[in-house]
Amino acid sequence: MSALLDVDGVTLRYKTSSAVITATERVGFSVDRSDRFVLLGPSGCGKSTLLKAVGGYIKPSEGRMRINGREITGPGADRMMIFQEFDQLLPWKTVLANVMFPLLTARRMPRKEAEGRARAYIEKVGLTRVVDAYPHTLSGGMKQRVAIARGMAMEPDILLMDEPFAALDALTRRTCQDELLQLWNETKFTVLFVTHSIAEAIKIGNRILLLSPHPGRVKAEVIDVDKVSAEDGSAARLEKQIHDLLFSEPATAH
Ligand SMILES: Nc1ncnc2c1ncn2[C@@H]1O[C@H](COP(=O)(O)OP(=O)(O)OP(=O)(O)O)[C@@H](O)[C@H]1O
Repeated sequence: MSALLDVDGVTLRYKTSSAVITATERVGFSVDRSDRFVLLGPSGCGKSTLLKAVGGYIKPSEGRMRINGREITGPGADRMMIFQEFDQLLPWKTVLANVMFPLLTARRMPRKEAEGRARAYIEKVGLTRVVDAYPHTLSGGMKQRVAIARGMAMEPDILLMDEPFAALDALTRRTCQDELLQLWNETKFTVLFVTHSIAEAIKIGNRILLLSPHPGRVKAEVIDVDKVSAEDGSAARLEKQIHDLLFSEPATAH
């Protein structure tokens, strides 16, 4: 079976008026259906840039990216992005209208069907009681849940999550991570998740790609993360191993 997402030898550059900045260099990985695939690396290693490229917003200078065997040439409803910022919702629309919006515009779904689907996903993230509220009345964690419901309601092939919980307090962050895993258990969606937290990568991912500091290159891939557990201390051991891999030379495969 071929991979859902295939990233092959991808170099991403930004051209500013004074310089060319290489964000990632010849990065390759592939994501299978139902993977919780994490891109992990220090600040500035190009994780967000990679995610935006998969989203179709940045074109590679070299290499290629394919989803379902098709070359990625621009954004599409098969890939939905969820960002860190709390202001990604439309402030003049209610929770329900925010979740319905891309269903009506990108999917061109009839209003009644869009509303039914939006309500179902709002319920999945536990926000039915605020369905008619406006974003400014919600907490940061609730806004992120709405953004997740909106992304999931589109039923994309892959959810692209860029540090979605990084701006939350520690307790809310943990709750949101648990809820995301709970949702995954229910629907087995595919997610490409960016973080610079090793603990979060281990908690969320079943596979983790380690990227070197700027410019980002693949250091190693950690597989079978699901087998580690907090109880027997294997999660703590893996955390230490990943830390050593990320911050030591030379790169070794795990
Ligand atoms: N719009 C831009 N123009 C020029 N350079 C950029 C732009 N966006 C990012 N960069 C540079 O590209 C490199 C990778 O940035 P990117 O945001 O992808 O890293 P990151 O790993 O996601 O970092 P963080 O965890 O801090 O968000 C950095 O050196 C950054 O300064």
